[in-house]
Amino acid sequence: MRDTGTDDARVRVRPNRRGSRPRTKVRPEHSDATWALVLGVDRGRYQLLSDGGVRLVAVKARELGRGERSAVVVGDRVGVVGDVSGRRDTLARIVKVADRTSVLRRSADDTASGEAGPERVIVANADQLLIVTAVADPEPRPRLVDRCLVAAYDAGMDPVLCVTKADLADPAPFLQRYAALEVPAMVTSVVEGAVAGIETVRERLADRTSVLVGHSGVGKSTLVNALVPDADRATGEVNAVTGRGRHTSSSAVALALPGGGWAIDTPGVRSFGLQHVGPEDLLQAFDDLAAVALDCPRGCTHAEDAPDCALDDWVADGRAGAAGEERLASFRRLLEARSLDQ
Ligand SMILES: Nc1nc2c(ncn2[C@@H]2O[C@H](COP(=O)(O)OP(=O)(O)OP(=O)(O)O)[C@@H](O)[C@H]2O)c(=O)[nH]1
Ligand SMILES: [Zn+2]
Repeated sequence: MRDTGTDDARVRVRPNRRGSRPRTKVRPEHSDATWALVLGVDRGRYQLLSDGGVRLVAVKARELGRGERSAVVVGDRVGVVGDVSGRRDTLARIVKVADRTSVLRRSADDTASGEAGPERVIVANADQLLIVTAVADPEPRPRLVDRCLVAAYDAGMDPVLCVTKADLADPAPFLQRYAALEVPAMVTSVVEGAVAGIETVRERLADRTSVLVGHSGVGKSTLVNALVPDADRATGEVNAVTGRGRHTSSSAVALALPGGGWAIDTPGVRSFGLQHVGPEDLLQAFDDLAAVALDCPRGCTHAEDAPDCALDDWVADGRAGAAGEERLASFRRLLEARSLDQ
């Protein structure tokens, strides 16, 4: 087991600017609403866990509106009224959505058409993004990892790398790519049927709300099953409610971790469209760079070809220290990753 990257001083709990806009419409008639967490969403049916520990199925009240802006997503805290007994074949009604502390989003520029579309919120209120990638079989896709990092930083979530299949190859060269960004990393492998390194993953996820992303075959299910012993049953319950398979339309599902906290699996999320992320959105995730960039010309893109970018002076005159050059280069690589293909 190894943990590259510092995971101490960089804990950033930033309110997300766009995510924190007030959404709750105070309606006196709903002051008796029951609060619940959204665990899954499938075609207009919301699987909820009430604060009283009851599993509910609900629909969204018409008064909340339609379209992306009023979307209710996994991780949202909602107020429900109506039948909140949780009994079979009952439906509660979602009448309000609490302010969000974070929003993990993608713009729909990763659809088959390749055209830009509206931003879509994938998960609300998560504080950590676990980017799962295999060291081999399938080969790591650094560009995709970079794009996941950008999505995490944009959301104000702490990214963590989880490199699986370390029994197949040395993860060090891949992890080196993220050292200057100080992304914490964990390494797992399957040895004699057990997941070595799972304890470290478990500790990192404890008492937090973490979204797991990774492309097909990297071993994400293997991790989820090791972390949540009844994961299949839990998702099976969702299926029983919706009558649909887990991979068909559900893009995220929240699973309770036995030791506390939530793991949000994202079987339907393979990529992030990032058209909505501007240079400043990314910059704000790096306190040191953001402080330096205050001296940039107005509208500076901070890219390699940006004239008079203060970040270049910061490296050139030695203020950035020994690792500064690589840190700036890594930051700029992420800037570029926003507009690259997957
Ligand atoms: N050698 C090795 N194989 C692993 C490891 N983790 C998972 N695998 C294998 O890799 C394959 C894919 O693992 P899954 O957990 O199903 O991967 P996934 O990311 O959930 O893939 P999808 O279900 O397609 O989304 C399976 O055959 C696993 O047994 C590992 O650490 N080492
Ligand atoms: Zn600049």
